[in-house]
Amino acid sequence: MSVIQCENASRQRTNVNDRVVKSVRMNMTEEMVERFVDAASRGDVAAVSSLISRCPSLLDRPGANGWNALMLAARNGHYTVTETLLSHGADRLVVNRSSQTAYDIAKFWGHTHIGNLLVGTDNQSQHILATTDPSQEIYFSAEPLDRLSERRSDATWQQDKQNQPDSVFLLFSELSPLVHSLEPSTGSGAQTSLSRFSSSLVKELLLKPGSVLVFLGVERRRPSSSPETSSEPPAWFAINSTEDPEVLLKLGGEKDLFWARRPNRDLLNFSQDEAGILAQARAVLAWHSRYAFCPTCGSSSRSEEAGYKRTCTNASCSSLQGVHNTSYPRVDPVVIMLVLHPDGEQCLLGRKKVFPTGMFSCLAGFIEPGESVESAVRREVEEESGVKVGSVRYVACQPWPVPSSLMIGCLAVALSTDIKVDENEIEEARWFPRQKVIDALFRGGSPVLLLSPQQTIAHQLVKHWIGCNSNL
Ligand SMILES: NC(=O)c1ccc[n+]([C@@H]2O[C@H](COP(=O)([O-])OP(=O)(O)OC[C@H]3O[C@@H](n4cnc5c(N)ncnc54)[C@H](O)[C@@H]3O)[C@@H](O)[C@H]2O)c1
Ligand SMILES: [Mg+2]
Ligand SMILES: [Mg+2]
Ligand SMILES: [Mg+2]
Ligand SMILES: [Zn+2]
Repeated sequence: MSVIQCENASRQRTNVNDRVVKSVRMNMTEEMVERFVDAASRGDVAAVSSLISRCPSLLDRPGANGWNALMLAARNGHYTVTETLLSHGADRLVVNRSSQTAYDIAKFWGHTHIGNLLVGTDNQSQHILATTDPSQEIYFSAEPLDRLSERRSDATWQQDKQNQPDSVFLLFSELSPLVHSLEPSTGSGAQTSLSRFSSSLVKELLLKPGSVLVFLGVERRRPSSSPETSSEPPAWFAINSTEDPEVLLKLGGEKDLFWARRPNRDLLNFSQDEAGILAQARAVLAWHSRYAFCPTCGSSSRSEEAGYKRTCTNASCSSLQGVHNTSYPRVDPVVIMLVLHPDGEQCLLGRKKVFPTGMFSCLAGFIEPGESVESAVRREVEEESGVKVGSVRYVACQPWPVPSSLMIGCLAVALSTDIKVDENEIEEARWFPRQKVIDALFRGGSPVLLLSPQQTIAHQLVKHWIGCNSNL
């Protein structure tokens, strides 16, 4: 045998040895993972603890069937094992091959106490896992004021409220609200607050011809037996003014006020209650600013019913006969939908050219006359992505005051999966697997997938889908 043949033979032997060692090691690791997940599945806390202390990397490793220790402990209702795994930092957000988190599994098998443990106390997972009713936290949808619509045509009552010292007036210029910054210590998560003015400060402003006043409602007070709350609760109004915005800023005296001018960003920084008031005020004021003239005859129109009606000033106009929707504030219904892949484990998200890099969101579109919500969902999805949709289920809605849409949020199930985007509306649409969406929602996003802010119903629909039980 030549030297070269010898060297080759010895190299081959070494390679064979390496492979054998590697394979033995792999079998040992796999065996250890199987022992570990089996211990979790049987509820053997002692074995689970001892294996983790010997080999911490076992913690999130899935066994041969794709389920890790946390999922198996959750499946079989082993509270102490779940607790032990979490105390070692087990990852609650990983999914098995059927896209279920340990929480999904605990919930499905009715182990509520384990589900609660998996939800934890940190805000992040509270949001993610425990959300089954998204309407509870939809931004712009709080109703802290009682609108008292029956008082809108009572001119004496309206005038009386406008003069009362405890009435609250909000100021808008070109539909942007006057606001001030909040200290982070307020703890509400809000960064800005609507600036509130008293009747004495706005008295002169109300007399200016360009001012529009809208009655928003009265504060909802909890019933109380104390005598000081027996008087009527404070009334709220919104004013849009055409005066110089710099001059208006001075109305607040020394306070550090500013105009929240960028609708898609600045309007998302309020508390839930103020966002609800803002949605009402801005949408009604936007309608006044666009309907100064009668849509029927083109004559000028005037505000009535405390800002909830515009009436034509031309006595012979047909809009004065009967009821016409041109006289009332408009709301434009928009469908917004998270389309689910027929496999139930991916969802369809699209991006418009104007979105920041990496951002994808739910598809959306205006409902057309004579169309049902379901038909609009099917039409818009097919127009924008080429995907055909079957069943549609309503989830929640969001008033969107830019200028005055009502976003009707739905989950929809796809019948086809090939994507062909309408490039006029959408730059790209893609199917995203559940794990990628979970990562984007709860691990802060990635360059591949950033979701729209949590104040949008698009974000809430995605979160709702993740929070729903997957089909076991
Ligand atoms: N809150 C959220 O999560 C969220 C997410 C996505 C979109 N939106 C809002 O939904 C709205 C509609 O979505 P879209 O732009 O994809 O709709 P879309 O797909 O129907 O396309 C918009 C186009 O529809 C036409 N259109 C028909 N009726 C209209 C009307 N009443 N007002 C304005 N344009 C009308 C216009 O040509 C417009 O360019 C947007 O204005 C956006 O602000 C909100
Ligand atoms: Mg469209
Ligand atoms: Mg659209
Ligand atoms: Mg459309
Ligand atoms: Zn008219």
